[in-house]
Amino acid sequence: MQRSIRSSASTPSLRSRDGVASRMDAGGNVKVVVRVRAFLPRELDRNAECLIHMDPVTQQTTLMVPNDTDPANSRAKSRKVIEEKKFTFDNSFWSHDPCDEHYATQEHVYDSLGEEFLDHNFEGYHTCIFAYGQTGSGKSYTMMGTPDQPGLIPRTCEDLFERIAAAQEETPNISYNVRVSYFEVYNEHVRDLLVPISPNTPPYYLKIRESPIEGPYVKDLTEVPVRNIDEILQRMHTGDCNRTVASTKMNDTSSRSHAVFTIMLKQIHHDPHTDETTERSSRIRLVDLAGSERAKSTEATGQRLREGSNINKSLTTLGRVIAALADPQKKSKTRGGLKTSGSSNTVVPYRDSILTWLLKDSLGGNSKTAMIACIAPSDYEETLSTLRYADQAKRIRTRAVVNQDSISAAERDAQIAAMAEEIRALQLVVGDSRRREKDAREAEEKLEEYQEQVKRMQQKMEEKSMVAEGKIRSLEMENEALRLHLKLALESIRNPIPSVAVREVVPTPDTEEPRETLDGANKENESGETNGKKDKETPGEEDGYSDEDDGFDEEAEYARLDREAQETQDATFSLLEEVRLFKRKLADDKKGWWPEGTPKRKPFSSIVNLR
Ligand SMILES: Nc1ncnc2c1ncn2[C@@H]1O[C@H](COP(=O)(O)OP(=O)(O)OP(=O)(O)O)[C@@H](O)[C@H]1O
Repeated sequence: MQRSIRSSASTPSLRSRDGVASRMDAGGNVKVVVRVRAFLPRELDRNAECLIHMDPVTQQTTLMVPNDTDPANSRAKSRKVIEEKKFTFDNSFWSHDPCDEHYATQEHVYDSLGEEFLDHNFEGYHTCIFAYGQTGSGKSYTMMGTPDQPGLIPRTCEDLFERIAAAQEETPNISYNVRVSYFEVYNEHVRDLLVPISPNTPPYYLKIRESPIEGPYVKDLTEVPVRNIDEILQRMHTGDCNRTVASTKMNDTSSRSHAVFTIMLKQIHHDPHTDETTERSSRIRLVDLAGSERAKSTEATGQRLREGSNINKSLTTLGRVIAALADPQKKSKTRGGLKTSGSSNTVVPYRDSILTWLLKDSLGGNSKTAMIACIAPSDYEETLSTLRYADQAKRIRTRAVVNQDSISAAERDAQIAAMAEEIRALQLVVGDSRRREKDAREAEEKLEEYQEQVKRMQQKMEEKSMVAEGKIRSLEMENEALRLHLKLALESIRNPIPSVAVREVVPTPDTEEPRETLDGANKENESGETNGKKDKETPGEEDGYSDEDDGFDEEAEYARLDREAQETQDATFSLLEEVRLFKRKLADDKKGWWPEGTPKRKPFSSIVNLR
């Protein structure tokens, strides 16, 4: 890149500051220049004819009637009236033939437009330069250029840092702060060109917001501070590589989006004598629009056609915005059926496209604006349309304001004090939230501990209830056994087992055959007959089942057994009472652990996950 740009612009200085917060420009029209490019190989191949003539003195541009031989102009031939058209612009750049005496190089374009606009930036004005024209007419070449022939954007960057360096040598009291952003509007979406594109991820689109002071702006757009020409050119190059371009029939590397490169310049001057600080902020917007085109001429289909219709949508809206701003009274009559009266009520359709919404300030507000209309040398229809567009833009007036703030030492001290107070308040908020965070952490730890305790207690309860259930079961069994025992005892008392007679075999002297005798009473009877007297009492006869046993007291025996039965029954009842009390105690315990309405005991795992 050439580094031999000479600036004739005034050295930046804030000495002229007038102490007024913002100075209003008398109001100026949009500056409009036109540039015609050289023939491209495809145009040379078809022996295209140059239809443009430019007068270097009057800056008049003439569009001539094409001859019949160029097929590219066949559509123009179908017009009812086809005639020579003349337009006058602020500049007509003849970049068609490098051999011509008045050939306008990239440097010429910068010197007559870029330099003047950079002067405005140092004065504190916002500026905007946008290139408009059909596909392949030379917009990107004019704005960005090539490594050998840098365009308006790199030249502006270079001049900016050269001026800053020169100014700092001259006045060390001024400090400069430069930041850049670069975005594109593609298919009605805003894309940050300074954010690297990651492959296989969908593009990330940014939103547009509007602030009462700044107007519409792109939210979360990357703004990078840059300290020298190399840094800014590197950012410009990064963004340029990220731009959406495609090959069309009209241009091999056609820009399919509107690209907006913005430089924010802040100049802070501190006067050591008065201790006063002056701050000037200006914005330099450099816009390379996508090509205006007819779908037919680009032979676009599918994705390219959709892009084309979106490009046309924003450019058509741009045309309507320009028309509304150029002739406010005329356009105020109707807009979408809505009638307004007077220029002040004119509805400018900024919001109808993303591009015009974002350029609102640059087109009709606080900005000094220039349009570069780029034209191809041999396309009557498209060139006429571009020249008419540009001609209308000439009539737009903007209201640029010097964006300057002067503050005295006292005001600055007050501001610093207010800021310090705000920082203190913020620090308190941060400290408070840290404390709350700590408290929350402690509470969480306590909760965990409590949950652990609950878990342990529930475990114990489970064990206790298992032991109690076992006890109840064994008591119930014992109880059942006693009941059975009692029942048998009572039954045996009520139905005593009768004594059974046992036959005894006694051998007789005659037969020597043993003779069966009856044991017990019969035996006794027999023995009585035999012996004539009762046998002596034997211990076996104490069992007392014999009525003839004089020693057995039946009454007393029954009474004893009844007593025994009564005692057993009492013992059983008291045992049952004990079981009943034990059961009730268990139930009370249980109520204490799981009060009424508490859902059934949860499984252990669910208790662990209680939080
Ligand atoms: N003044 C010029 N001198 C030499 N070559 C030029 C000039 N203007 C444009 N060109 C060449 O013309 C071709 C198209 O230019 P460019 O890509 O700048 O067009 P464009 O208007 O930006 O197109 P699109 O809208 O499709 O992006 C490029 O090869 C470029 O190098």
